[in-house]
Amino acid sequence: MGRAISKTGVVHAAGAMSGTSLDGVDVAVIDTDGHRIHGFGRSAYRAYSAEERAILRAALGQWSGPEVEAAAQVVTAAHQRLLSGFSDVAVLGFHGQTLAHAPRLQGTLQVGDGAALAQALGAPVVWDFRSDDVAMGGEGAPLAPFFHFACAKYIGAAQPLCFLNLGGVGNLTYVDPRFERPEEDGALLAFDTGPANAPVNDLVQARLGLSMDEGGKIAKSGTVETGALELFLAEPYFARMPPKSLDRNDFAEMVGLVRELSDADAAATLTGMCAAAVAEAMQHCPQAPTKVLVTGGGRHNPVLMDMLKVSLECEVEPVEAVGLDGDMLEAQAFAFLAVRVARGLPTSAPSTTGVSACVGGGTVSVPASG
Ligand SMILES: Nc1ncnc2c1ncn2[C@@H]1O[C@H](COP(=O)(O)OP(=O)(O)OP(=O)(O)O)[C@@H](O)[C@H]1O
Ligand SMILES: CC(=O)N[C@H]1[C@@H]2OC[C@@H](O2)[C@@H](O)[C@@H]1O[C@H](C)C(=O)O
Repeated sequence: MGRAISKTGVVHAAGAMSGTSLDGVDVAVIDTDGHRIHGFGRSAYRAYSAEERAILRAALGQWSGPEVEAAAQVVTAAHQRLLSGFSDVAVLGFHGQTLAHAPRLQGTLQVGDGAALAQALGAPVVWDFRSDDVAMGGEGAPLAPFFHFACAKYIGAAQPLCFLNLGGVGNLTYVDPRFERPEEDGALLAFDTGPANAPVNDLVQARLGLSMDEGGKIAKSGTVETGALELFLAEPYFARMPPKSLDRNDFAEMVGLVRELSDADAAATLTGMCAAAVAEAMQHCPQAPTKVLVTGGGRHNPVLMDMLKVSLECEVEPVEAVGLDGDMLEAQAFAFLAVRVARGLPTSAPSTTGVSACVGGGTVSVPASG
């Protein structure tokens, strides 16, 4: 049965995110009018099987062809299964899986078929969030910042603070909650900090067959090799002014810088690179933030969190310290953004993606009646 999306009032919305670490799909519900968060609802997670993950990995960095088609099918099917438990919501935000991201060259590619999901689930689906931003000269990423602004209001923040997402790639949002709306000049500054967990994951996968350095156990007994760290920080990306964004594998060659090191020293050095990139990023904040709230899988790594605490000149804590859920923040973000798109509100601004003017990217697919 076809369903229109109401244009006013608070609605239940679900968001689905399949991140760059290729671990699985997160779904989370929020109540929102597209401006403020009125509450958080249930959430769910579905891990990709080893076979599914291999299909996604094989398509990384590609823009078209059979590998991309196969990955798209895996993503659509995985989301259909998980989202079938959420089709009672007013709208579903479907990010899809980023396979390639080069906004100034080929563009940005998130695979998965939102129109097919809308039809299969009988619910409106908002998807393809990044293309319009890129078409208007933006980076197309990060897009969570407008949601981070709403989070800052939700937790009652009164002074500037930062949200730091440490997934495969890292991204930082500086929020000044003294502004009323996220699109106001000065309310937000956002950009990708550098590689976060992806290089460590790639290292331990290649050397030890592990998917991650769980709890930072390998890095903990190692030492950061300062020569490799200096070479890393000499990368031109760090001197570039924000907004700026990265593809997952833009720093894949970093694993080469630690080739000669022991497992422990290599893991420690790659973990140190993630923290050093964040410290560089903080230099761009217009004002010193009161705190950095960390979200994404990297906050589960105590070695990384300790490095951040040492190198940043402010309080560093996981988002749980203010009552948010760091495993679901990105899924919640795409639920929130879906409501904004459905209501014609912007989802990015010159200060968050470098787009030429505020834009509400996204395609709305409503299932055909019948
Ligand atoms: N207990 C843990 N110990 C160490 N690292 C962890 C732990 N849990 C998660 N991680 C790291 O966090 C990663 C997953 O983070 P997250 O789910 O935020 O990434 P993502 O959403 O896929 O990526 P992105 O935000 O770049 O799209 C894992 O691949 C791993 O490297
Ligand atoms: C192109 C793309 O998918 N980028 C992701 C990736 O993962 C983290 C970082 O790089 C961020 O820019 C973005 O994701 C988050 C959800 C965002 O858009 O805010």
